[in-house]
Amino acid sequence: MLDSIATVSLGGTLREKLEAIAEAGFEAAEIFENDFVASDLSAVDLRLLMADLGLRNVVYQPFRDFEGLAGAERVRAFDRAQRKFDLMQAMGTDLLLVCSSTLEDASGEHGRIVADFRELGERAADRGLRVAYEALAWGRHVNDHRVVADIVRQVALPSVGIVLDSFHSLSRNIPVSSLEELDPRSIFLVQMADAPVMDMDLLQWSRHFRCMPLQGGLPVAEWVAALMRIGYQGPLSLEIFNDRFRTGFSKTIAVDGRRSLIALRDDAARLAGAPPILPPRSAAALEFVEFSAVQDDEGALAGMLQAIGLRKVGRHRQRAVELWQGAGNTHVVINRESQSMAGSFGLMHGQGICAVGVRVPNRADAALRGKALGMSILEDLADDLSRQAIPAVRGVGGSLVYLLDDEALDGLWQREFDLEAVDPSPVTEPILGFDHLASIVRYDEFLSWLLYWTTLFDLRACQEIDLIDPGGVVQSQALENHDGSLRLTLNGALGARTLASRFERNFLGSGYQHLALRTNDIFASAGQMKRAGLPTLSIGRNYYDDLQARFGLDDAFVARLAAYNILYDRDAAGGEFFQIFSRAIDRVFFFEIVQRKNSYNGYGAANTQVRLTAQRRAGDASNTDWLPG
Ligand SMILES: O=C(O)c1ccc(O)c(O)c1
Ligand SMILES: [Mg+2]
Repeated sequence: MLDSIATVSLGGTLREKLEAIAEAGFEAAEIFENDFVASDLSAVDLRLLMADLGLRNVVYQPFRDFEGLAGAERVRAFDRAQRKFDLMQAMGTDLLLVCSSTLEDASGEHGRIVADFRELGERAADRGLRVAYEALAWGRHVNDHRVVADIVRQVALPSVGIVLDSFHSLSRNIPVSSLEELDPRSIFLVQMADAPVMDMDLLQWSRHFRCMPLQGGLPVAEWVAALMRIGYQGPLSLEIFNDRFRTGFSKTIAVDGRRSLIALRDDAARLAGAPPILPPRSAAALEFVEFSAVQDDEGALAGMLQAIGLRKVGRHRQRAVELWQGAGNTHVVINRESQSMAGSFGLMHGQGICAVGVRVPNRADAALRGKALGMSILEDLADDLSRQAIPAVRGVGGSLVYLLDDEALDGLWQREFDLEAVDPSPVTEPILGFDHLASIVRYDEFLSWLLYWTTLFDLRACQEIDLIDPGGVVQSQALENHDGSLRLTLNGALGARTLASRFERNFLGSGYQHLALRTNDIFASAGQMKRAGLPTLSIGRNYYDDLQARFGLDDAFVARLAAYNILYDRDAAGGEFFQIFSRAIDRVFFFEIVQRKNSYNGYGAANTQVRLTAQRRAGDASNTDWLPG
């Protein structure tokens, strides 16, 4: 299958789009008519440019409202087609995509449509060209690829074929198995798009919400697997209409497109029982979190960890790096080494998480998969943490994701850190481990990071939700592995006044905004934080009154929650969730302490507006010293 992308999928001028497409490693592109019409490149310029960039022009598209016309209108439609044939020959493509008519007065009679395509096909063949018919999901009469296949079969010309578009078929729930009835030689082009599962008008859904395969919720891998089973070998071409992709950087979007196609072909090969292309997604668990604290003169971070219930357990043998630990193997590294990656990160962003370590079954395989997906892999970072080579993937905000397997982890802390020098007694505080890591990402990079995490690791993307901040709406999505040992949230806001946007400005870009640690006793944790003098985010009385009304809680319990500023949630199955938020260090980074009871698996979304409003009142992340708030 040839990796291709339609120019409509990217922002920029036609030249910029094609350059980004070539640089990302695509072999081919579809030329979308509006991009060509708006360009000042002639058809011959375009052919030379694409040849220069090593790109094949697989199709000129779309040719609209062609079939089912009569009289003068029909003659005009054929005239239009002749003009496009001239253009196609000059620009160097032999295929014209004809999408099904949306005209009110076009006939839907199959006999007439077959006759139209037979005539068009003959005219195309005379010039060595081909045409392919695509069913738009909102086509006036033809909106199903099975109907297109039927018509193409009846036309019975080698110059007339089918365009399949995963969006049009999957948005209308047409069974994937219907592909297995198709003759692969009749399929001239396969267009790929995913989309979030929504209940909305098909045209609006298609024109604004399509996304790259594996960024949405349609069964795109099953779709491609079916094509593999029937032996389709033609172009697999991304055709993504998405408002955000048009505003994003075309190079980033093109790289995402390639990543998505490679991962998709690999997933599909596995489903089809063909040899996989990549090592599998790694099962991953969060092993440690590393903070850059080069500017932490007052030790605010260490003080906070201490108050939460972690203990300093080791000092690095050579460097200004500390190891902190909670009960349940929670490792937190505080790095104050200025001549290091953490040092550079801290100069740029201030205090914050500069790296995370995840445990994977095989670090070489994980790195290989990342590399094949076009990720930036730092191969042998014998850096601050370890003298042993540990591969790392560059992640959000320039931070690193270390890939650690059992071999890399074996004796890592003992070897690199002096564990006796500090406090050898076991940590007994109620902190059990990491719960989740919350990242803030630029709004137009939201889907890029979603794709990054879900193509590298074995993570499930939960339903995307909207969070209400007093400064605007925040898009939020959780990614989690099967046992909850790696949980991440992505949050992105369009407006400038949300906590998320303020973080992004203060931090100079995307990054991790808070770390949630899990306790087995929220009241014990709350008591300890209070005794240690750690200020927590203050929650108003109205919240507790509402909580009591909603859940029918008893007075004493609610009073206890309120006394410690604990937020509470309960799910339909009786699972319970407790949350406490710290104030933010440097008004940027904060901690959350959570307790999950009875298999509660959410993130307290119902409490988020209350939390974000409290943070706004407290002035967290509104660092107005040097930037307008
Ligand atoms: O939205 C459209 O008009 C449109 C045009 C061409 C396509 O291939 C398509 O899938 C949609
Ligand atoms: Mg299409």
